[in-house]
Amino acid sequence: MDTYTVRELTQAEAVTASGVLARAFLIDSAADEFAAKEAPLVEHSLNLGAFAGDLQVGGAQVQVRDLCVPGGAQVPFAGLTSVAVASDHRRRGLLTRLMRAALPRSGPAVSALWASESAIYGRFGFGVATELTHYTVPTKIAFRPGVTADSSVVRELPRDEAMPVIRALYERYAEGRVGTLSRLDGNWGYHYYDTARTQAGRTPLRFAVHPEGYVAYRAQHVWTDNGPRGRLDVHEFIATTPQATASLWRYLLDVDLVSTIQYEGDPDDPLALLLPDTRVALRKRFHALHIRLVDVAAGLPLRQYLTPVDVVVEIDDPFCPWNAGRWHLVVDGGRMTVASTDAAPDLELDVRDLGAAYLGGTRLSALAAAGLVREHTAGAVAALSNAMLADREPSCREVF
Ligand SMILES: CC(=O)SCCNC(=O)CCNC(=O)[C@H](O)C(C)(C)COP(=O)(O)OP(=O)(O)OC[C@H]1O[C@@H](n2cnc3c(N)ncnc32)[C@H](O)[C@@H]1OP(=O)(O)O
Repeated sequence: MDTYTVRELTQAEAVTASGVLARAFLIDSAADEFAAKEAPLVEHSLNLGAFAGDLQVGGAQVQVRDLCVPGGAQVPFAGLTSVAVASDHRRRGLLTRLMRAALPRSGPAVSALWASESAIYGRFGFGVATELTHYTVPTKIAFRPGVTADSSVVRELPRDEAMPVIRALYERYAEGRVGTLSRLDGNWGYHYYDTARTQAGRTPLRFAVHPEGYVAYRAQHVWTDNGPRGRLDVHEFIATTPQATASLWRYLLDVDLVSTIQYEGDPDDPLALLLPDTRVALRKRFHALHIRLVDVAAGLPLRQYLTPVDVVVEIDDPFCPWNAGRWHLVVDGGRMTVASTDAAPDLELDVRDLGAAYLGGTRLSALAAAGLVREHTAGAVAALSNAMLADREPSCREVF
């Protein structure tokens, strides 16, 4: 039986650790690509390795970035990524040990991740806080009456010219949009990495830029006996005004030789609302950002709340036991104070469900309907659930 150690990697070790990651993700041939893509992020991250003797058999990275929360504050979070354990060392507790090292009480109060498999992270206190919607839209359709679009101002720019422009636009967009993440140079490089593997038979990324937004997309050339059936896959769509939204969609919907657009957008994305009938856009929802409150007492006050609240919650949290117990939550003027208490609880919940509700995307009332939040005082769930909502559905479209 192997004895394992988990420790922080040196930067040199972290850059070469990509082989473990590539193999665990079943894309052994992508190790060099992973190394190149991740190298700029290494110096800004906590890089962890799990070892059997001298052999690295697992790893994880924690990037500290900012997350936009309800009310618009940019809150530092521990972004957990690149989690991998070699298949011949799996299910021996290495992920659990990596998670302990990645989520110390002294770190950021909030952690976030994208899960490869949804069954993995609930046990560590992560809940699904945002979802994405996959849209499939036929091209050449008119917008509903009343929509103003001017696609004549949209310009296709080469990548080098587009990058500084789109970075400035993204920063403006991310300022108040709940669920968006701040991006360092390395995050931009990672998100816009463009190789034969990521192209998968499609064009390199193209950049269509409007003065108030942009779309990065790939085109797929498809020709059938009935003529052209090309496809556009949207990589990132960012618009800072309704005019930019409509104009950029008009531009994409009119590209010649294309019959379908695929887009992973917000659940309440304007796209479907621009169309004459929202059913024209086929929609499928799926999990996006998972959130964990590593420190409930520090994390809950970082966001704003919609309505006043005065409740005692009992929280279950075996993985971060400092959160477990009863907390008196009071919201006044949009701000929450959190104090430890012995008073009888008005409601009980698991910390993962508080994480799910943290950005206002998951309703505690819906979790209560499933029996996952338990109410002891009538009205307590609805009061906290309503207070935690956000103006729009939170959205994170950047897999990191
Ligand atoms: C944020 C991200 O980076 S997401 C990417 C995650 N990585 C991957 O999916 C790559 C492929 N998979 C792997 O590398 C590994 O299987 C990991 C990292 C998912 C799990 O690592 P392991 O060392 O096997 O996990 P560990 O032994 O600590 O398991 C802890 C618990 O999680 C459970 N678990 C682990 N992986 C899974 C899974 N894929 N599905 C369901 N349960 C799981 C274990 O059964 C165990 O449960 P228990 O506490 O009830 O006994």
